[in-house]
Amino acid sequence: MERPFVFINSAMSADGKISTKERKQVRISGQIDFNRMDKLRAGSDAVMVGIGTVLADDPSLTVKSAELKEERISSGRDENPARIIVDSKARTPLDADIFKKGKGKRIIIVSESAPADKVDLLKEQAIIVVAGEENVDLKKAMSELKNQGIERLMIEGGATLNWGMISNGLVDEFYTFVGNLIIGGKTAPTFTDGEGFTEKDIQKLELIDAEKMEEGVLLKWKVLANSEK
Ligand SMILES: NC(=O)C1=CN([C@@H]2O[C@H](COP(=O)(O)OP(=O)(O)OC[C@H]3O[C@@H](n4cnc5c(N)ncnc54)[C@H](OP(=O)(O)O)[C@@H]3O)[C@@H](O)[C@H]2O)C=CC1
Ligand SMILES: Nc1nc(O)c(N)c(N[C@@H]2O[C@H](COP(=O)(O)O)[C@@H](O)[C@H]2O)n1
Repeated sequence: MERPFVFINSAMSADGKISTKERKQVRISGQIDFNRMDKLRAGSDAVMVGIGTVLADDPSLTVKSAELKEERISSGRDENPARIIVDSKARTPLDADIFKKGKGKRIIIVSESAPADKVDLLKEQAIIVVAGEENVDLKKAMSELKNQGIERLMIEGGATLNWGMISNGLVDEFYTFVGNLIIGGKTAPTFTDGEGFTEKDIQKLELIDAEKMEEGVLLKWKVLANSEK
């Protein structure tokens, strides 16, 4: 199957949580890491999140640096990468910040089970991709994004989407900023939630780089394919 190069970027606490039990956005990293994240966005064709993150954080997913936006425009690209939401039931609010802020393409990936009237309303603001029957079929979705010219895809969470992408073998690399805090809580989201692997299927990684940054550490991982394990 042909798909884009896919990487996840995330910030987690020292105990692996990406948010608190209230599931609201929490500041884990500092400005240096946010600037690094902005560069990753600017260098991507698209940035993708799950509907859970849209409902919890309402991110805009825009490129923040004027210089980086200018660079994109002068190389013939939109100011922002395409912004994509994985949303089986078309629950994306019509007034989400993704629609209100910044220029560029928006793509909502829904399943066949999404209510047609809500899909019609979303069509006024976004390109709709249908992949899967009940829930979004991420493999089909990746192939469709590749067909739409997306070569480099950045995933910005959350926990359930990260699991869906990794467990389906759809991630090449991921970068985690590990911050100097403990969040705790068995219901607080971790970097990958979902069902979890059994021992025989555990996903193996290769450490590409580890760099001390601000009060934490930035880890870069390659996700090993079956043939490399
Ligand atoms: N620190 C960080 O770097 C970040 C932290 N976060 C935090 O993460 C939390 C949100 O994570 P979470 O609640 O897990 O939500 P996600 O953003 O991971 O969205 C999950 C939802 O995506 C939809 N979905 C559709 N198809 C699939 C599929 N095949 N696989 C997986 N998901 C699918 C499902 O909803 P449906 O069935 O309706 O389609 C699912 O519930 C928030 O607390 C947020 O603050 C988020 C991003 C970054
Ligand atoms: N890199 C990083 N560090 C943190 O400390 C964070 N809390 C996050 N969260 C992510 O940033 C998104 C915000 O995007 P916008 O500024 O609205 O464009 C948010 O949704 C999380 O994905 N990231």
